[in-house]
Amino acid sequence: MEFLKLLFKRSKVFYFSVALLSIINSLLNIGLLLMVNNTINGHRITWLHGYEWAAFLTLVLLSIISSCAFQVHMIRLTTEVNFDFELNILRKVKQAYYPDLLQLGNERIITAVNDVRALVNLPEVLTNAINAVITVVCCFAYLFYISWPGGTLILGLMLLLLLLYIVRNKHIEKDLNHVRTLQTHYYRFLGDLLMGFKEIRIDGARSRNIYDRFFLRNRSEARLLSRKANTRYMINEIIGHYSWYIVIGVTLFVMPLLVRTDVAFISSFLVTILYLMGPVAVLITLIPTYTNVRIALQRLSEFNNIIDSSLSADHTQQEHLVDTGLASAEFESISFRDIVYEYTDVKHNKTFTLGPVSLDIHRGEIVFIRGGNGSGKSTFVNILTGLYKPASGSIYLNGTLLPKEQTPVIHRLVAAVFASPYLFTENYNDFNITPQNELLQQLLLQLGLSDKARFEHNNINPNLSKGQQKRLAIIMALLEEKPILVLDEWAADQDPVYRKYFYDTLLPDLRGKGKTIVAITHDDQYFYNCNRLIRFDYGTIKEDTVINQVTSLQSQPL
Ligand SMILES: Nc1ncnc2c1ncn2[C@@H]1O[C@H](COP(=O)(O)OP(=O)(O)OP(=O)(O)O)[C@@H](O)[C@H]1O
Repeated sequence: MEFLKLLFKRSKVFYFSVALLSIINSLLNIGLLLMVNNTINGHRITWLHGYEWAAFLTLVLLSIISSCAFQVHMIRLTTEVNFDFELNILRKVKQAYYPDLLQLGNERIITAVNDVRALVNLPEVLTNAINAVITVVCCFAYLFYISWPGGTLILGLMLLLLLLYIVRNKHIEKDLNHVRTLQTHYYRFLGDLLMGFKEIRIDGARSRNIYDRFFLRNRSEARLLSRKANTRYMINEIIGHYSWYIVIGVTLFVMPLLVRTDVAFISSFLVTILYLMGPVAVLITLIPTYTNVRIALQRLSEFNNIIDSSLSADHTQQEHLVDTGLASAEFESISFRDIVYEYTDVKHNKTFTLGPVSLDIHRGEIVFIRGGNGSGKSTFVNILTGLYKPASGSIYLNGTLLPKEQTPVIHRLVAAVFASPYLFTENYNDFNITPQNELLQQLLLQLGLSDKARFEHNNINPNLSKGQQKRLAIIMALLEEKPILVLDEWAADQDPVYRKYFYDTLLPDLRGKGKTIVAITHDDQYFYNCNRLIRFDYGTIKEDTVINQVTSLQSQPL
């Protein structure tokens, strides 16, 4: 029903075209039934003056034309709706609040994208269903026209058989829903297999377990359920098929006892029932497809509800900010006051609280952050980069309070290289990656990647070692030309030469050019290079030490 509403929203002529198709097909069906039965019974339709064949041909032609036109209209409409659904999912995912996205999980997003695909069957389902329903309605109208007790008997019998079918179908729907949940888990395991391939390949137990206990169990359950559901469909179909013999038997043997006995009457009923067989079979075979479409729509609506509640929960990462001056002002300082962020692990009843954290970071400073594992460094970096929104506390930009809805301004100030950075396969930033870009060439040279990183056809897809990948990631972050650079254990994968180059040359150079650097690091032998050293412990700042005073800066861009 939701989808019909959606189709109507997209096409104002949708119901009109349904009505037109229905009228033409009704006329065709009634005309055909009258012609066949009157011919069998030796009556002529007097007002057609012997031109029954021409009337029949005209109705058939009109029906073909209207069905084709409706089908074309439906295909256009559903492809547009599919396009909207697909892009809507991607748009929402792109805007989602990072912690909500983590909770949602990749596999649910992939399932949602796949569910959209199930909607391609909709034009076929709708057109066939409309045609079949019209024929069924016309046939029963005709049966009631001949004899209402006879019509009631046949209708009652068929409704009873249909009820049986619907009850069975409900169970199948439940099984199919479960098959889809299994599919979601299957994608999660598949992700583990592909992303953790190396770890799985070198460990026999893990490799055996992921296959035996997860893939095999999951697929076996899916196989059993699919088999059960398909068998039930098949049995339903067979029951449906043989039900016609019951209906024909009742017409032949019960009807004469209860209603009328004349041959013309019984033959009219029989012809109409035979005429009903095709459309009813169509409706029955459409039920699985319809069920799939309905389940897909239901799951899409569930997915939309989850992601919409995330977007509306005041987390929206707005892209089009009202420029209050903060976004365009030159960066001077960012201050955090009593910032608190809390993770709640409902399943294990555990929480981790960061804060309250108060901290000022000024332009041209190199701030090193250190602390034990799990002390809250990365959580703070997620707040600094605007990925997490604090539960309480305030952020000030250049001394001015940053309103909550303006938090995404931070994205315009901060470029980051996370602990496991992702190198994109396309140049989504539209960076100038040609040899004419002097900054890029200079950075590639300084970081030893001139003859390593290849930029081909706008496609950044180098075959690099982990350390080299991180070097390329910092180059990409610098090409963003944002005033603050955040680095999460960047040097951890570098050899001693590049580590030294990073701390002793690159960071001071960047500072000299006005960059502000916030780096999580455990390399205490290079701590002398920072301006401030901050130590996190149990989610709070335990130490904030000035190591070097900030000297005057050149204000040239990087
Ligand atoms: N998504 C999450 N959900 C729940 N708890 C989390 C989540 N991410 C981190 N935590 C918890 O928050 C605490 C701080 O994690 P965080 O990643 O900030 O530590 P860290 O100081 O960066 O540690 P490391 O040096 O190991 O990277 C940890 O106890 C961690 O278990």
